[in-house]
Amino acid sequence: MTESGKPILYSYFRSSCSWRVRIALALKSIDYETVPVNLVKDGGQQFSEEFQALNPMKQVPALKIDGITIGQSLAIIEYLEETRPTPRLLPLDPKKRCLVRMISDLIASGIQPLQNLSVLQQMGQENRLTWAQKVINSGFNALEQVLQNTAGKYCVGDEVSMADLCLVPQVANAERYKVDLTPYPTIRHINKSLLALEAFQVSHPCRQPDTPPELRA
Ligand SMILES: O=C(O)/C=C\C(=O)CC(=O)CC(=O)O
Repeated sequence: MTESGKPILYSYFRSSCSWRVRIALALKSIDYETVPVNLVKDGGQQFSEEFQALNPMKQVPALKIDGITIGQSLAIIEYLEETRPTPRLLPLDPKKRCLVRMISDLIASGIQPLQNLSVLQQMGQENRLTWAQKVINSGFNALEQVLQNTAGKYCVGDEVSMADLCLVPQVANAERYKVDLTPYPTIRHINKSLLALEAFQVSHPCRQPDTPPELRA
């Protein structure tokens, strides 16, 4: 926490995992301070000794709150949910709750880590885009099928949930890597509805303290 008692979010504007947490903080109206960690500058500020002490995984996001420092976006979101339950991001019904976690894991474990910067950096420059498209398409094929059964207005029914916090940043990554979204009408529709919400807009990569001027909107 800062001296004023605000939580501190270690974040990078374009990190999809940081964006998930920024949406949760916005939805729950939690005031916080951002400490930007630039994942490319100086060879990656996440590798500094100072940051490693905060998050040994050398990844963003990390959140300092209530006297602890937490890494892993879904663990952070679940902590916020348990300590600041309004508005709810996990449905009360165990079956719906399980579907929310399933979709969140599908994205957070089954797609995003495969197209993470650290993975793409292992590929030759000429293979990066093809690889990112391949893993996102493979995941989105499954996700589209899942959502056809679970979605209402949003991923699971008509209430915004943790699954939606994972969906929107992953669609932004898909767009960044020029994935053709035509085969995924349900994903596109839900994404559009969510982007109309204030919490998804204020947390957007184009509006962060560390967003470079040319990417601001
Ligand atoms: O290229 C950069 O500017 C550096 C890192 C990112 O954007 C974040 C990722 O690639 C991971 C992700 O959000 O999936």
